[in-house]
Parts: sequence; C-alpha cells; structure tokens
Amino acid sequence: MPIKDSELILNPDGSIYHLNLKPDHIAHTIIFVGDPDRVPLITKHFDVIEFETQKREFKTQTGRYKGKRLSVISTGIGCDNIDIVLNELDALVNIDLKTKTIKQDHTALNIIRIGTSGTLQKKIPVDAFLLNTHAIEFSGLFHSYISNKISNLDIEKAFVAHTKWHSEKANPVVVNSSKRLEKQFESDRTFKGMTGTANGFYGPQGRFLRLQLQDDGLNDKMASFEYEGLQVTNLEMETAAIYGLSKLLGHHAISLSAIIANRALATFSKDPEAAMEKLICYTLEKL
Ligand SMILES: O=P(O)(O)O[C@H]1O[C@H](CO)[C@@H](O)[C@H]1O
Ligand SMILES: O=c1cc[nH]c(=O)[nH]1
Repeated sequence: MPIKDSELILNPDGSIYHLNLKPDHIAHTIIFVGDPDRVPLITKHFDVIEFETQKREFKTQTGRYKGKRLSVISTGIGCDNIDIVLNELDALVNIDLKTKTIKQDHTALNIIRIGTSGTLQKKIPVDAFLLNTHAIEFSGLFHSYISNKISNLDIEKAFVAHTKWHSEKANPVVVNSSKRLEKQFESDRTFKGMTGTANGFYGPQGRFLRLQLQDDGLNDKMASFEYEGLQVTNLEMETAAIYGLSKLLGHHAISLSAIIANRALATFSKDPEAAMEKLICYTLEKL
C-alpha cells in the first residue's frame, strides 16, 4: 500500500516537503547544525560544493571533504524541527518517492550534530568540547511514537526521583548515541556525559529573566544527578530527538557541542565563534 499523499508530502518538483531535497541531493554522512549560517562555516573546508538549497531554516549543502561525500544541513532550533528533518531524510533514503512505498533494503545514515551548549558542571570550562553518550528528552516528543525499546527506564526513574520531576511535565526519556560514532569522535579533548535536551532556551533551561520558574532548583538537581557514573553535563535543544529518532529509524547519530556557557559558574565564552570553528575542524579531522 502506498503512503498517502497527505502523509508523505512532495513538492511539485518531486522534492520532499520541508527540506526541498531529492534522494540524490544528500550524502549518507550528514552533519547537522542549528544555525543556517553555520552551514558555510563547515563547507568552506570542503574541496567542492556540488549542491545547495534552502527552505525556511533548513539549508543544505552537499559536497566533498578530502574526497568523502558529505552533506551539511541546518535544523533550526528545537526537537519539533528534528522530527521533520529526520523523518524527511529517512524518507529520502528508505522510501521510494515515486511509488511512495517502503524500500526492501534499508539505508542507514551517519548523523553528526555540531552544536553549541551550556554546561551544568563547574569542572567543564567554556570553550570545551563535549560529546554526549546519552541524552534525556524533556519535550515529550517520543510519547508520540512507540519508543519503549530505545529508552533507559532505570535511568529515567532515578532521574525523576532525584529531581522530584513535576508530574504535569512530560516523562523524560533517556536515549543513547551510536557507540561506533562515539568511538570515532571521542578523544582526550572531549568531555563526555548526558545532555538534557530542553524544549526551550529560557524557562526550560532554568533561565530567569522576568517569568517565575516552576522549579528554580532544577538545574542544581540535574547537576547533582548521577547514575552509575553518568552525569547530566549540559543543556541544549536537539540531541535527544536526534538520538531517539535515529535509533527508531535505524540510523547512527552522535552529538558534539562547543560549550559556550557555564551555567553553574554563570560564565559565557568570550569568543563563541572561535570555539565553534575549533569544534568544526576537530570534527572534520575525525571524519
Ligand atoms: O548552536 P545550535 O546548534 O543552534 O544549538 C543550541 O543553540 C540553540 C539555542 O541558542 C539551540 O538550538 C541549542 O541546541
Ligand atoms: O546555554 C545554552 C547554550 C547554547 N544552547 C543552549 O540551548 N543553551
């Protein structure tokens, strides 16, 4: 049975709805960034750019770096965008867009996020590199899918108990990175730990400007949480959705962050652009 036109939406030129891409426009190793302006900061290191397009916040450039075909895609901010990006990228490789039927042979993508993040741990300095082995999702995205196979119930239960998680918030879901990509991208330059993937930058990350927070001790409780040596190291807004949807769809994902804020020390990087450029060079070297 073909997938219905209202579910798998194509543009008049046959490209997929939001990303504006056709299957041959993308490489099978894809770098995700949040900011569309970060895409050329990565592809300026490429030997050649063979394709580019942009629709809304989703900018894609595909080319070659040291002979290897790579795509770089901006996802914008947040897990709702990751739901779009991962479902549409998966459709490009695992659904025949002409017949709208699922292909017999599955293609697994390698997805590497290069992002910015704030750490909760005093010991992690600004401008450090952080690799997330785990991510805890707070937005409730996974509750829309059958996702119990990818969650880590014991860590989730311990986290809910430790933080006294408010019962009206979505139950947090803990998901893992790709072990293979973790090995490829880790080094003595990378801190490691679990990111909290927040569904906002201000209140959901414990930032207080004018609005009262539901739990102004939450960041401290997250920072002091520990499960068999695993700590919540940082907060950002996409990684858990990338890890969880990649696992559900059969892709491999890793997330690397340049730490631009230390929330425990209330400090911010003096030169976030330089920190990002260093992380981009580090990631490309490891590819
Ligand atoms: O630097 P990027 O990739 O955008 O990532 C981080 O920065 C944004 C918030 O400023 C969020 O998207 C967060 O995850
Ligand atoms: O504190 C921070 C820094 C970057 N991105 C976030 O989401 N939070």
